[in-house]
Amino acid sequence: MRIAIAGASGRMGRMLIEAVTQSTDLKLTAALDIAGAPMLGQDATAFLGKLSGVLITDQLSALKQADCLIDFTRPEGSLEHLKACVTHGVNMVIGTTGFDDAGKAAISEAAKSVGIVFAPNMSVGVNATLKLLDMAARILNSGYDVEVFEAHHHHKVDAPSGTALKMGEVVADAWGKKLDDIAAWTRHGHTGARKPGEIGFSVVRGGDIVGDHTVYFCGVGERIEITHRSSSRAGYAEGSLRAARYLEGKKSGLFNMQTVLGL
Ligand SMILES: NC(=O)C1=CN([C@@H]2O[C@H](COP(=O)(O)OP(=O)(O)OC[C@H]3O[C@@H](n4cnc5c(N)ncnc54)[C@H](OP(=O)(O)O)[C@@H]3O)[C@@H](O)[C@H]2O)C=CC1
Ligand SMILES: O=C(O)C1=N[C@H](C(=O)O)C[C@H](O)C1
Repeated sequence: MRIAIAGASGRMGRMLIEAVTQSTDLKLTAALDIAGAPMLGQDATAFLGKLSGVLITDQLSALKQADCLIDFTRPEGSLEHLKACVTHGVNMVIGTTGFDDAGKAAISEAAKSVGIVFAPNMSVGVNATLKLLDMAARILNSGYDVEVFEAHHHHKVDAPSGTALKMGEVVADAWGKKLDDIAAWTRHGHTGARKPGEIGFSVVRGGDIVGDHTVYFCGVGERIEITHRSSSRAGYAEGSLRAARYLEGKKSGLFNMQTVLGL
């Protein structure tokens, strides 16, 4: 399968290029980056000490060379790439986080014309954790205060992380609620006592933390903590390649990683 990578010089872009290069069934055929990016015109695998013949470009027409685009950029970039994928009939794996409702609606609409896997976290471990959370939330559905904690590197621009939001949604769904109705996004000053049934969020940004997530179920006299920690971005890249393979031959449809992994 012919693969294009967007955000080719980003943290995930490079990890994905390395993973595609190491695979035997996928071929890197296009590498995109934003206009003005310093790496434009460079060979996409030069950072690995070898040449692929694929030059990093800001020309979205390069997508004609691909069957699937894997995109870890920013919402505005992913939405521009989405339009180009629809134009050229290219499937898409979207790992970017931080979309607003209009962005999510645009992805759903595009999935009528191309196949899309859209997930805030591509790692097998995180997706298994989401299943565990669903089970825990159904059992601990009263008398437990739920708090979602996440920590990431100092470059991260969106908060809470897409994964933390998904974790909150899984718990809210299990309780038959909408996350927006019960989330406590920030606390500062004289907040008053915690409201029963709310889901609190807290965020750390620092150094090179790849990605930690913990959901606390705090009862009286006990608490349960469900934690996932990433120590490398390799799991996100491997999951993305599984998603791209899942889309092979699909003409349309919106899928998540739970579906890709058969969870
Ligand atoms: N779903 C998952 O499993 C994971 C999701 N993510 C998400 O992926 C995204 C990228 O993360 P990360 O790789 O760390 O970020 P980086 O900032 O390292 O990389 C982003 C890349 O996208 C480029 N870019 C930025 N804006 C645009 C735009 N408007 N159009 C096209 N390209 C653009 C950047 O170029 P330049 O640097 O020149 O601005 C850079 O090459 C984030 O939203 C993050 O939350 C991250 C890890 C796992
Ligand atoms: O920006 C990151 O780095 C990550 N972003 C994703 C998110 O927002 O959940 C996934 C992972 O936690 C790393």
